[in-house]
Amino acid sequence: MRQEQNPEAPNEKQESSKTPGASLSLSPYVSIFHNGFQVLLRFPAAQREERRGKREIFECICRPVTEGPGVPDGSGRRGNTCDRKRWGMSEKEDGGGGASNVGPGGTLRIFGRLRFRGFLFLLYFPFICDWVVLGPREVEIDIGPPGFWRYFSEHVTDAISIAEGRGFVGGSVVPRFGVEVFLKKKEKEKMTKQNVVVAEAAGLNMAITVAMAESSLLPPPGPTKQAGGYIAISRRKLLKKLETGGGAARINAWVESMRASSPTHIKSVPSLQASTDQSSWILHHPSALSMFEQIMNASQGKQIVMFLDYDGTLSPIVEDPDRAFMSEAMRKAVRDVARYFPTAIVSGRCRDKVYSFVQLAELYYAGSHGMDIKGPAKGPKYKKAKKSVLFQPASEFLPMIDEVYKALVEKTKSIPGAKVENNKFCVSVHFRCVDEKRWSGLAEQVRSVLKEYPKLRLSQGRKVLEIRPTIKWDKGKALEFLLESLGFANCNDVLPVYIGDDRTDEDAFKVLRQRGQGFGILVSKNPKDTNASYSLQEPAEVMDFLHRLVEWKRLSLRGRSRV
Ligand SMILES: O=P(O)(O)OC[C@H]1O[C@H](O[C@H]2O[C@H](CO)[C@@H](O)[C@H](O)[C@H]2O)[C@H](O)[C@@H](O)[C@@H]1O
Repeated sequence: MRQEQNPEAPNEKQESSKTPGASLSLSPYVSIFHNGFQVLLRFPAAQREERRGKREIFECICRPVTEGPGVPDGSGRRGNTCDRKRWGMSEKEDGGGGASNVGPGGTLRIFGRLRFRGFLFLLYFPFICDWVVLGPREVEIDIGPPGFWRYFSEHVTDAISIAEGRGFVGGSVVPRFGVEVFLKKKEKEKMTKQNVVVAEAAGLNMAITVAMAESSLLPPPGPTKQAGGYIAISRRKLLKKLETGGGAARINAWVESMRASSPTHIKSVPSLQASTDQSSWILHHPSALSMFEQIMNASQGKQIVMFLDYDGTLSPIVEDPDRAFMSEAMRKAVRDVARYFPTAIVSGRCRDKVYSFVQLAELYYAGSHGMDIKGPAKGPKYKKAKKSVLFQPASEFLPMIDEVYKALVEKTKSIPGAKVENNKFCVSVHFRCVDEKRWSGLAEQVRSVLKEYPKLRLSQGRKVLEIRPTIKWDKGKALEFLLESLGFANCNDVLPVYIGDDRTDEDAFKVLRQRGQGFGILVSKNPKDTNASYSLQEPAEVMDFLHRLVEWKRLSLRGRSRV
């Protein structure tokens, strides 16, 4: 076993084997042992592999301790130091206890809120493997001040990962809890074949501290380095090829890129690697539901403005684009949100079409990827908002788009399942119902039409190629335009929240990062290269988020009226 032994720390292996307790095999990758004061995770699969000389094993020791909390605040302020004696670390090794020195051999303490129902002595670390929540009763923990994930990813580049924050209960009810992470040694292995960097930890010690503590909330994740490379094939590279390559290379790039974004291909990645990718992704883009309170705290004194993409965000992805209906429950959720916050739908669809799906006159609509913006038919109720808004920066392209639409219909009619959708200022060519073997043929037809129109460009969505004018206008620009129309052009007292699932939503996420204002929330079950700060898995979670937003607003208004 290659785990680094700490001379002053208790010998976890001996302790665990001596003490009567409970042991549980959670998956081929992890077994858990606890004796009431100590939890030991073991990785039998890794052990087997080590025996075969393939891999170094790691073990994770988690123990409730009672010493006082230390809270990293991301500003370099020193938190309390860890119990170095217990872990046999020098001050140098634990980085002085301050958050700024966290790294291998350092310590990080995180505090969060503990919520749980029932009584359970187990632990859930989704980052280590893909086992699910345990036990007869539900246990849930939110950890991490808002800046933690950003902080962690920037400073602890050598960590394998850390729990997203569910499921540790030390046996008694504590309203706060903390996590100490000791990073001792770590190895990286490059999977050059697929452009994937897989992190493998050798000797990761993790102490879970259960302690009464006041939480210290860090600033919410703002602009950070983009964390990339979570999916099996580097999308960025493919897109580059897509823009620069010609002929067959370009076609292949389109098709490859479309395949790379297909969940079926992500599933085919071996599960340990997939779960590492997944956990790394969750680390960088925690759930907007579990971080809800931190997001709301960041909105104190600010006007939240909601931006919602349509397909894949408010409605589930379906085969027939004309039948992508939104549920009545979702409509109600959006209507409620719009009661309290200015709300815009930002879609690649033609504005009229998306309006016919959403049917809420009180919203702002930005159709055709933001190239067709209109204010609420009912008239804006926000004081600073412009009276009427109508903006169509690509009007001169209308005849050209019409022409291209007709040409594409003609060219693709022989390909079963292909569908061309006229989105007024742009055109979508759908691949979803086309046999994958024919994707190259369809992409070739698109290219043959597009080459006659140098003023048009191509972007890619979920099994769709989108043709649009080369003007510098996208969902990000639309977001900025709408903020301005609402009277928030150069304000600090606004918090835009953009929820979207698609590549074209990245333009909006990027704008938020650049402005250092608000949050992007990506709707996705799978790791993706994204500029969003948070994630939600699917439209159902989007609806939960909208419900919580409304509930939070109602409660805060009620609280204010009582005062
Ligand atoms: O910006 P959005 O509102 O997300 O629009 C992007 C595209 O959405 C639609 O296509 C997608 O949803 C369809 C229905 O679920 C699905 O069949 C298709 O595969 C997806 O790509 C819409 O039909 C496109 O025109 C939009 O560009």
